[in-house]
Amino acid sequence: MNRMLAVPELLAIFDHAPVGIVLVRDGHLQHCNRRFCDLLGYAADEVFGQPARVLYASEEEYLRLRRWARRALLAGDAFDVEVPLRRCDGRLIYCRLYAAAIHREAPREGTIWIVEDLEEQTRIKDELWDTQRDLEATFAAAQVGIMLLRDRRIVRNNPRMEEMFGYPAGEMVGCSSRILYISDGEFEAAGNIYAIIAAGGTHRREQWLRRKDGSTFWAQVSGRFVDMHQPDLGSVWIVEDMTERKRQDERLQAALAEQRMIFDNAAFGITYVSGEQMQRCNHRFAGMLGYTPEELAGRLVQEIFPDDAAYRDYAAGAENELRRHGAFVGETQVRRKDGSLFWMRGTAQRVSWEQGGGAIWICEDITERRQAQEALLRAHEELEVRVAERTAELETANVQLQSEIFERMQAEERVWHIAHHDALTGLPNRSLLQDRLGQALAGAERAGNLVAVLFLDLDRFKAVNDTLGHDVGDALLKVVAARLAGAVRDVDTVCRLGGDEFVVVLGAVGGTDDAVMVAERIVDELAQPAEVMGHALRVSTSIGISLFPEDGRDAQTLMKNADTAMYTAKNRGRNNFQFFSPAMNDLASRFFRLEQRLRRAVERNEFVLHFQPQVDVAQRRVCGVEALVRWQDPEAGLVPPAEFIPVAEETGLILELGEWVLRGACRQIRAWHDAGWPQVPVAVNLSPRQFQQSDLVERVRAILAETGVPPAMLELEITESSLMHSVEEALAQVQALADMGVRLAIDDFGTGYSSLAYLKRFPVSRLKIDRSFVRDLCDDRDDAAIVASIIGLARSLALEVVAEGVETAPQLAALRDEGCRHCQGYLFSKPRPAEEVAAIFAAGAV
Ligand SMILES: Nc1nc2c(ncn2[C@@H]2O[C@@H]3COP(=O)(O)O[C@H]4[C@@H](O)[C@H](n5cnc6c(=O)[nH]c(N)nc65)O[C@@H]4COP(=O)(O)O[C@H]3[C@H]2O)c(=O)[nH]1
Repeated sequence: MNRMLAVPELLAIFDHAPVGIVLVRDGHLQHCNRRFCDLLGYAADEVFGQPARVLYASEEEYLRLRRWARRALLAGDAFDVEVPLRRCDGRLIYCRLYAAAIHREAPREGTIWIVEDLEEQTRIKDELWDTQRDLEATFAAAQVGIMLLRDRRIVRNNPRMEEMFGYPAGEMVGCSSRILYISDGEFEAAGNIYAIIAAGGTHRREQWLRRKDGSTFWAQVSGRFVDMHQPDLGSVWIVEDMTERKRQDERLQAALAEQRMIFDNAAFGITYVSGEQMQRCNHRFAGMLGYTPEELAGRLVQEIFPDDAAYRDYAAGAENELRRHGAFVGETQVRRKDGSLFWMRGTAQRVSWEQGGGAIWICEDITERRQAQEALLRAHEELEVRVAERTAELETANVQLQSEIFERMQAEERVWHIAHHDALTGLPNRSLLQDRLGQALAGAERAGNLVAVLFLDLDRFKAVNDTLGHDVGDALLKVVAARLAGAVRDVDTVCRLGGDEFVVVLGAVGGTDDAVMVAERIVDELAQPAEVMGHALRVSTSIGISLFPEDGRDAQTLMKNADTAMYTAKNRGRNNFQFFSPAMNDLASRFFRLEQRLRRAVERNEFVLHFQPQVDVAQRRVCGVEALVRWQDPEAGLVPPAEFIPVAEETGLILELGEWVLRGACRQIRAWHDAGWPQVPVAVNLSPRQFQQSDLVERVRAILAETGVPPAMLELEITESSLMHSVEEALAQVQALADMGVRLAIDDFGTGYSSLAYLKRFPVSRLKIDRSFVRDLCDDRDDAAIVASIIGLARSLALEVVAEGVETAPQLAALRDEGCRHCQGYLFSKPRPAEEVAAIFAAGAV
C-alpha cells in the first residue's frame, strides 16, 4: 500500500534521523534537525539564520565547495563530498555532505544538506589501518613462518616462510602446500587435519618438512581456520623451524639422560629434599638405607633418623647453615629399613626457589671411616697413654740420667780434684800449679804486673819424718799447708810439689816488697811451734823467690830459678828466703861441674883421710879418732867435705866414696896397730844412703875381714835422722852391726827428733853432741840446757857421750862440769893426716 506520510510522521523522522539535516537557502542555514545541532555543537535556536560559511574550515573552502555544489545541483546531480566542518566551538570534524536541491528546476528555493559524521568511521578506519599495519609488520617480522592457505594453496606467506623453505620472495604464493611436504603420503595425511580444525580448534604437530633444495628440517606446524564457519576464507598456518630446538632438546635429553645415569649410578647417595620430604633419590641413596628409590620417594626425612630428637637437632643445624651459607656438611647416624644404624655424611646444597627450593643432598656411608676414625682415636688415646707412660719413664730415666751425670760430674770433679790436688794436704799439685801459674803469667802479661814464685822447702823435715814417723810428718805437712794457705790471699796459689816442697804463686804483685812481705810472713808463721800428735814441733823453711818477668817469662824457668834460689837459702843457713839472681845459676852450674869433677875424683882416687882425735878430758888422752875425708883436688887443692859430701850424697857417689873411706880407715887402724900405736877406735861417718844399703853389714864385715881389723876398733857414726828413718829396718841394721861387734855412735845428736822409746832399743855406744849446741854453750842457756839433757840422757841410758866442736876452754869446762868425759874439737886438734895423728899418739897426751 502506498500511502503518503503525515507531517508529524515526517517531523519525527526528521528529528530522529541519525544524520544531520539542514535546509540552506540563500547561503544561510534555515531549519535543522537535532542530530545536526548535536553534531556541530549548536543549540536548537542558534542555527537558524547562520551564514553557511561558518560551517567550513575557511572562506576559500566554502566558496570552492559552493561553486562545486551549484554546478552539480544545476546539472541535476547529487552533491556528495567529504569535508571537514567547523563546530560551534571551532573544532573541525570530518563529515560527509550530501546536497540535493528541493526543486531541481529551482535551486534557489533551497537545498537540503545531509551531514554524516565521519569522525567515528575515520577512527575505526584508522584503527583498522593501524591494526593491519601492525599485523603486516608482525607478519613480516615474525620469526615463525606464517601462511594463509585456501584449498591447500598458498594465498599469502610471510618472508620467514620463504627464508625457512629457501624460496625467493613471492615465489611461494599460489603454490600448492605440497611443496612443503617430504612426500605425497605426508601431504595426503596432512589433509586429515582439516577435519580436526573444522571444529574450531588449533591443530599443532611436529613433522619433517622439505625446503626448496630438497633438504628437510624438523618443524612445528599449527593451523586453524580463519573462521570455522566460513572454511572458504582459508586457514592460517604457522610453521616453526624446530631443528635447533630439537637439537637442543636432544642435547637436553641426552644431558638429562646422562644426569639421570649419573644420578642413578652415582657412587654417592643423592636425594632431593623439599618440604622435609625426600622427593627423589638415586639407587645408591636408597640402597644405603635398604629401600628402593620408589619406596623412599615422598617419605619424610625424619623417618630415617634414629629418633625425633636426633632429627630435630640435625635438621636445625642444616637449616641454619643452608639459610646462611647455602650449603651444609654434617654427619649423623641414620636408620636403615631393617632398623640398623649407620653413620652418614651429608653435604647439602640449597636449591633456589625458582628451581623448586629445598636442597640436594649428597650422602655417603661413612660408617667404616667413622669406625676407622674411632679406632684411630682409640689408638691415638692409647698412644697418648703410652707416650705419657713413656714420657714418665723417660722423665724418670732422665732424672736418673741427670743424677748419674751429676754423680759422674762429681766423680769427674773428684777425679779432676784428685789429679790436680795433693791427696795429703788438699793443696793444688804440680799439674794444677802449671795451670794456675800459666794463667797468672798471662794475666800479668796483659796488666803489666809482676808474678812471684816462692819455692819452699822445709828445713830438716826429713828428720821429723825419720825420727817421729810418717804419721807425724804427714800431720806436720798438713799444718804447714794450712799455715801457708792462711798466709796468702785467696787469689794466690799454694801448692805442694811433693815431700816437703811447696810452691806459692803470688799473682799480680806490685813489686818485690810485696813478695818480701809474704815470704817474711810465711817464715814467721811456720816458725811458730806446732802441736802435732802430741809433739811440740818447730819447723822452719827455706824460700827461693823468682819474679816474672825479670827472672823468667815462662813457668818452667821461673820454677827452676825459684828452686835454685831456695837452695841458696838453704845453703845460707836455712829459715830464710832468697830472691833469685843470675849468679845462683852459676852456683847450680858449679854444682854440676863439681859433680863431674867428683866423679872423676872418685875414679882417680883423689881423696885422703884426715883424722881428728877424740880426747878423754879427764886423762887428756886420745880415746878415739874420727876419720874425715878430704878431696885433694889437683886444681883447687884440699876441698873440705861440706862442699862435696852433699853432692856425693845427692849423686849417689857417696856409696863408692863411703866404702873407700871405710876401707881407708880400717887400713889405717891396721897400720897404726902394726906400727904399735895405742889401739883406739876409729869412727867413720856413715852417710844415710850407705846406712840404707841392704848389704851394708856384709860390706862392713868384708872390709873388716879384708883389713884384719877387729870390729870393736871400728865405730860407725850414724846420724840421728838415719836411725829414725824406717825405724824397724834401721834397728835390724844396727842390731846386725852391733852383733858383729862394731861400735855405733849417733852423730849430730840433738838436731833431730829422737824418740827416747826408740833410742832405748838401738844398741848404740855413744851419742855425739852436735857442735851447734857446743858453740854457744857458754852464752845460750837453751843450748846449755840441751847439752846438759843430752849428757843426762846418755848417762841414764848408759851411753858414752862425745861433744863435738869444742874450741875453747870454757866450753870444755862447761862440758866437763856437766859430766861429759869425751870431747873433740879444735881445742885439742884439727883433723890431720894419719902421720900427724901418729905424732899425737907418740906424744902420749893432748
Ligand atoms: N868449727 C869447728 N869444726 C870442728 C871442730 N872440731 C871438729 N870440727 C869439724 O867438725 C866436723 C865433724 O864431723 P861431722 O860432724 O861428722 O861432720 C862431717 C861429716 O858429716 C862429713 N864428713 C866428713 N868426712 C866424711 C866421710 O868420710 N864420710 C861421710 N859420710 N861424711 C863425712 O862432713 C862433715 C864436715 O867434716 P869436716 O869439715 O871434716 O868437719 C869436721 C871437723 O873438722 C871445732 O872445734 N870447730
